[in-house]
Amino acid sequence: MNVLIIGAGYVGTTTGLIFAELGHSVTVIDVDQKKINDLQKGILFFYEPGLDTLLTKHIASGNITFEMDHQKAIKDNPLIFICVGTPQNQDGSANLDFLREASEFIGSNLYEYKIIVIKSTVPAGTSKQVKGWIEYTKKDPVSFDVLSNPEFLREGSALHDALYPDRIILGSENDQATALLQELYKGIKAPFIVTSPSAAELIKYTANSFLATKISFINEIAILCDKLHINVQDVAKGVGLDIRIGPLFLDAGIGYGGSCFPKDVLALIDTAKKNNVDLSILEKVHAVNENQPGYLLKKIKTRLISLSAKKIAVLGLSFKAQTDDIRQSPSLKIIKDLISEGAMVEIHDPVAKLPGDLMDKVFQKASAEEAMINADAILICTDWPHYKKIDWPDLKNKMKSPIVFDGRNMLDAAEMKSIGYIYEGIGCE
Ligand SMILES: NC(=O)C1=CN([C@@H]2O[C@H](COP(=O)(O)OP(=O)(O)OC[C@H]3O[C@@H](n4cnc5c(N)ncnc54)[C@H](O)[C@@H]3O)[C@@H](O)[C@H]2O)C=CC1
Ligand SMILES: O=C(O)[C@H]1O[C@H](OP(=O)(O)OP(=O)(O)OC[C@H]2O[C@@H](n3ccc(=O)[nH]c3=O)[C@H](O)[C@@H]2O)[C@H](O)[C@@H](O)[C@@H]1O
Repeated sequence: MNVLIIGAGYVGTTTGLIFAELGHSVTVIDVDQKKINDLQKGILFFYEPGLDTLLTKHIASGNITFEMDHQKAIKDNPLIFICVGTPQNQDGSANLDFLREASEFIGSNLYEYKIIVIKSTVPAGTSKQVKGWIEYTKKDPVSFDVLSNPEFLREGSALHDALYPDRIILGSENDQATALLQELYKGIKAPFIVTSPSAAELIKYTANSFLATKISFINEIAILCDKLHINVQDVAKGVGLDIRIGPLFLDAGIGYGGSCFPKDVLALIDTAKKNNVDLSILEKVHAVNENQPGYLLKKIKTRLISLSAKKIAVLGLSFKAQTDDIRQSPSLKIIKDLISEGAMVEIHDPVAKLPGDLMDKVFQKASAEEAMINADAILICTDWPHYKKIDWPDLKNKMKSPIVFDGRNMLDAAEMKSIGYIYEGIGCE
């Protein structure tokens, strides 16, 4: 099948490569010339385990090409996936400017029937808006269908998630288009749920918001655990074994970040407000998450009294392990607060890089061990597995004071204490 992907970002590139792996002929376009140039050379602009190998493989197989000729790409492909970004507006609503631009471009180049599939995360009802934008810009009286096919992959395990999804959700009102999409995904074994486009759109936001709710919920329980001297991990394990609850997304820490949970929670709240519905639980989920990095900072200040001129080693910059994505990373919030309290911050991350506004204020070290030398305290912000393997007994003697604040509860508290560290996690002493 010939497929066009609009938007060579995280989702567009991964989706394109998955379709290439399934044997389809994929064209990917983007407005960003540099991204396309790099991708043509097999260079991925983000870190994602396994994706670079697939990129090399399918550039060689000819199953995927990256192009700048957008008009030709629309003309040549009957099936078009829109994967552009839908960032957050200042008021929390989803910004659909890129989506509108892409839709109008499709409309103004529509001369025969096409199926347009929205993969970007968009508020319920957006597929109707896309239909309107295309209808308004098209010059010929040709028909087209707009479907919704939200994406559920996670950064860091994108390849696995896209190849082995828990489900494929398709919002479609046209049986022929549905059959075509079923054929497209034929190689993937997963329940294929067909529903209305609006329901598909709402499923995506509800899923992300529910997962965010689990995290904020366990984070509040963790604060209670601190007061009661109970380990939140024991609580999460006992609770998660109930199959109605499940063990995942119950890791307490410094809060959720990334390019999706924070913006999607706010966008769903916005949709509800516009429909005079009060999503009070979700508002609290957001508020708890906003406070969570501050909770760790409070612990640090209680222990160190003053942060002025103290050297703090921050381990981890990305919003989670296995990615170099620092969008809305709780680590960044904490680093900025540490600096404003007068601390000297040295950081380490195996792949993520400091953003421009922090480059002259923070030192990025090549190894975690280097950042930790002479530190007054260590702060773990991202659960990179490597941090478990640090020679903690050896490093204890190289620090000014052996204090570890574990914002991801990734180290063994008892073991760290037996080595001689003062150790504090989140709900995990
Ligand atoms: N990043 C993730 O893990 C996931 C993201 N999503 C959703 O997928 C969508 C895309 O997310 P990302 O890939 O992370 O965004 P991104 O920002 O990495 O990529 C979007 C790409 O679209 C391009 N673009 C913008 N307007 C365009 C146009 N008119 N024509 C051609 N290209 C255009 C941009 O240059 C950019 O390269 C968002 O709605 C997001 O919420 C869904 C699931 C997972
Ligand atoms: O819409 C999206 O973009 C994606 O958003 C999330 O994926 P992602 O943001 O890549 O990462 P997650 O693994 O979900 O983690 C999100 C944040 O929650 C935090 N988290 C996760 C799990 C947990 O138990 N505790 C916790 O604090 C992570 O550290 C991270 O900061 C969803 O898991 C995907 O299904 C969805 O497709």
